This record gives sequence, structure tokens and C-alpha cells, in this order.
Amino acid sequence: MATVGDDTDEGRAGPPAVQAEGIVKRYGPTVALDGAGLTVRRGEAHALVGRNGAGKSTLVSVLTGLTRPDAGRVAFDGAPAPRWGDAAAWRHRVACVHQKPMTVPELTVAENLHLNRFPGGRVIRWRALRARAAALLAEYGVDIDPAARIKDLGVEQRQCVEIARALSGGARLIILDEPTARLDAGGIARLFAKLRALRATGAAFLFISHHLHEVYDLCDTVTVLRDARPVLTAPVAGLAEDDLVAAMTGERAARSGPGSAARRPAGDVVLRTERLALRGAFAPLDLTVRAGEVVGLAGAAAGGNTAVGETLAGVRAPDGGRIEVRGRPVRTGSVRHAIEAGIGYVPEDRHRDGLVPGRSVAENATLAVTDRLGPLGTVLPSRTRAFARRMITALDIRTTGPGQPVSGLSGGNQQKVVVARALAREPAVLIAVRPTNGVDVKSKDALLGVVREVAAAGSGVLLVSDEPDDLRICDRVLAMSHGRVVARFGRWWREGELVGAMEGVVGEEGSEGPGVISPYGTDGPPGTPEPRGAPNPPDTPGTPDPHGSQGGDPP
Ligand SMILES: Nc1ncnc2c1ncn2[C@@H]1O[C@H](COP(=O)(O)OP(=O)(O)OP(=O)(O)O)[C@@H](O)[C@H]1O
Repeated sequence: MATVGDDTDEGRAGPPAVQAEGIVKRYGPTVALDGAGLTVRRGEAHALVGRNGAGKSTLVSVLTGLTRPDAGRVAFDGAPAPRWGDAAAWRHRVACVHQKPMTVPELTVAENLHLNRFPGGRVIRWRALRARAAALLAEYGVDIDPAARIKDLGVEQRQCVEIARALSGGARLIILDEPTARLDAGGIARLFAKLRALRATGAAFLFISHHLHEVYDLCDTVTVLRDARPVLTAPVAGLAEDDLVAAMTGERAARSGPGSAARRPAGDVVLRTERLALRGAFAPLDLTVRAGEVVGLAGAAAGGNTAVGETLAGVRAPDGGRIEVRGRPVRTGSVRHAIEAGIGYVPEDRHRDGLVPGRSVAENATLAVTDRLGPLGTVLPSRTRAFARRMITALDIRTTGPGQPVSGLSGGNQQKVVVARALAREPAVLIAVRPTNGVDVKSKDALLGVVREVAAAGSGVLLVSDEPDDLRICDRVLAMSHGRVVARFGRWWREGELVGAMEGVVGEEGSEGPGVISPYGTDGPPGTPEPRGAPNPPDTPGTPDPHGSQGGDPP
């Protein structure tokens, strides 16, 4: 693997693609960047990592001309950066896929792809525009109708449009701020293949991710930001992951690992679905979650697990079936009724479904419990702040205090406020969709630990995710693909088996099913894959059956 300073490499000779030095940026009392900088060479894939709030997005926003720094210099290809405010000149030098969606929901895919750069002439030729958009999407391997409106697309499809748009501008420096956060394994593989191909032509990348394995997979060099300052720049090859994490956290201590909260035996059923179905998303599903249990619903969003979560939370109305919480039916298709019935929800897309930007951390965290924060419907600021303070500590939220507007928090810290809000009502069952999206390695452990504590306190949790790290804390895992549960696992499983199940490579006739590993620690006999084409088989509540995956009565 090539390393920094490899000036003999033809593609990398000459001035760096970007060089930033001494960047300072303050937001009121917050110092977001304090002498930050980095150098990305041509043809280099350079990772920028750091804990939530370290300053990564702020640096990206300075490097793309969106934020004016208080001090510092930026140069592209050896020449000073364009004048601040000359958006077209900046776009020509650097393209960016931002963490926050930059597409316009009401416009079509084709219009979004050409936003700010409609083909020349005063008359916009819509047919040509759509044809160009279709070609661009096809080149990136994205199967989306250019005439579709962004607001009608799923998270992953919107992300694909953002990436295609950034890649289409022709800039030779491309910044990707957590580009894989919303992509499934196939989407990530396609993205990385495209990035590698582009890099081979001399394009440079600045790649931001909380997934360190992606950094090792894709990047040559890594820069670590900690508390607004760069603390390490090094070739990725030969850098031990422990050293990288130590640079990010400033601590040598070993990560504690999530899920250490005491597990209790599964109790009464807190959530039950009977033949719950959503056409085009998932087949009739019987699901049971018991008090004290964390049940994983594994799979890519396209496999239907996100839709199950959204339906349980009342965001989507099912075509049929029932939901019960603690034995009482829940009116489906209504977020308010879901909340009142005791369902807490962490949505996948905090930018769209999560937070009220102008309101404070405390207000956002307590949106669902305003009726409990004072007598006769009044809201006592002291109680609101006290709850927020507890959450700030428990979830390791980096903020100046409960009164800070959430719009001033970094992305990962906003995600933690969304989790706090879902927990505020002490729900009977928590539905968490990819809750650690965008959360740094250390905070991830804290957050997953809190999820386990929620179960230990007697709630049930349904954890919807395709992240093996998230799913490790589950007592049992159901893997979904093509709208169906295709395999079930106990507490212990091998990552390859679970990933295979999520990708739908089980269940073919004559194939081996995933091994279902005994919750008691010894390998059980291989599990049987679920048959295809039928409704989902009944769920096995409580401790999973070590001998298979066909459902059955609770123990
Ligand atoms: N518009 C803003 N107003 C006030 N403070 C801000 C604003 N934008 C960022 N900050 C603060 O600047 C600091 C750096 O935030 P930044 O978003 O750059 O972090 P990050 O490293 O990208 O974090 P994450 O991994 O969570 O996305 C944080 O303390 C954040 O609260």
C-alpha cells in the first residue's frame, strides 16, 4: 500500500490536492477547531477520524468553503483557496458528500443531480436532463428513477443520489463525511469499488468514518482530530487499531465493551405482533419481545427490518395484522398512539425524523414527556434540565449544557439526544433503528450499554441493525432478507453466518442454514433455514431454541 510522502509515485507528484493549516473556528464559547489542518496528496485516500464533536465536520465545512474560519489557510493544488462565498469556484476544486442530506426533498432525482449546474442555455431541456441523470446513475450502478422525487426515496437511495452528484462534478478532491452510514454491505462495496477506480485516476479522497475497519480497508493515511486539534497523522499500514483508538480518545485504557449490564431472565411478553404485514416491505410477521430481552432484527434496510421498526413506531401503517404492547392492542399507523402505548422509538434518520433544531438539548430530550415534567401540564425547567443532565452523562453527550440548541451539536451527539428522547418515557419496549449510526467507537459502547440497561430495568428492546457490533448485545437475533425472517440465532454467532443470512444467502433449497449457536456457550447443531415464499414463521420468544430456528412455544 502506498504511504504518505511517496513522491516518486507519478500520480502523487506535485503540490498536494489540499493543504490546510492553522484553522481556527469558534462558535460562541465552543472552540470547534483550534489550529487544525491536514494535507491530502493527489491519488491519496486520507481518513479523518475522531470522537463525536472532535471537529471533523467543521473542518470539512471549512475545506468546502461553507464555513469561514476565524483563522488559517487552505490551498488546493498549491494555489490559495477561492474567495469565501464564490461557491462555483469552490465546487470546481472540491466535491463533498455531507453528513447532512443536501438534496432538496421536493425536487426530482434528475433536478437534484444538476442542482446549481443546469446545462447551459436559458431553456432547461428536461428530457435531456433526465437522460443525463439516468446515465449518471447507471454509471454508479444505482437503480433509481430520475423522475422520482427525493422525498419519496428511502434513506439509502437518497444517499446514493448525493454520492452520484458529488462524483459527477468532476472535482479531483472528494470529501465523504460518513458516506457509508446509510448504506448496506452491497452499497458500501459498490462505493468503495468506485472510489478505488477514481483514485487510480489520480483523484484524492478525504474520508470520514466511525468504522475503523473501513479506514483500514480503503485509506492510505489517517489524521486524528481530538478536542479540535490534530493529534496524529500516519500511514494506515502498520498503525495498530489500539494506537488509533488511543489517539482518538486520549486514553490507553482498554475499551470496556458494551452489554456488561446484568442480564435477567426474559419476563412477560411486552411486544407481540400477529401477522403484521406491509406490502412491498415485509411478509406477515409474528414477533415477540419479552421484558428484559434485547432482540435483534438484523438485515439491510431493503430487507424489511427498518420497515418493521417504522410500522411498530406508527410511522407507517401496516396492510394487516396486530400489534400488542403488554397484552393491549395498539392502534397502528399512529405515532401518538404508539408512544402512549409504551413504544419508544429511535428513528434511522435523525435529520428527518429526529430533532427540533432550534430547541435545546433538554427540550428535545423531553419532547415525549412534557406531561410528566410538572403539575397540571406545566413544564418545570428544573425537571427538564435534571432529566437532560442525567442523559448527558449516561449517553456521553458532548455539549456545553442542557440549554445548548441541538443544531449546535455534532452529528453523533445529536444522535444520542434522539436516543435520550426515546428513553425519556421509560417505554415498555424500545424500537431502536441503527442507533449507533454516526456515533464514535467509545460512545458506541456507552450507548449500547444504555440499551442493555433499559432491558435490565425490565423493558424489552427491538434492535434493528445490520451492524454486527450492535447485534452482539442481543439475546437473540432474527435475520431478515427480502421481507422475511430467514434465520434465527441465539446469543452467540459467527459474524460470517449472520452477514450471510442478512444478505439472503441462506434458505435456498439444499443449502446449509446458518449455525445456530447455543445460548449456553457450546455449539449446537446447525439451524434450519426458514422456508421461502411463505408467511414468516412464528417467533420463538424468550431464550432461543438451540436446536433450530423453526419457532415454537416459549419455554
Ligand atoms: N453551528 C454550530 N453552532 C455551535 N456549535 C457548533 C456548530 N457546529 C459545530 N459546533 C460545535 O463544534 C464542535 C465540533 O463539531 P463537529 O460537528 O465538527 O464534530 P464532528 O467531529 O464532526 O462530530 P461527529 O462525529 O459527531 O459528527 C462540537 O462541539 C459542536 O457542538
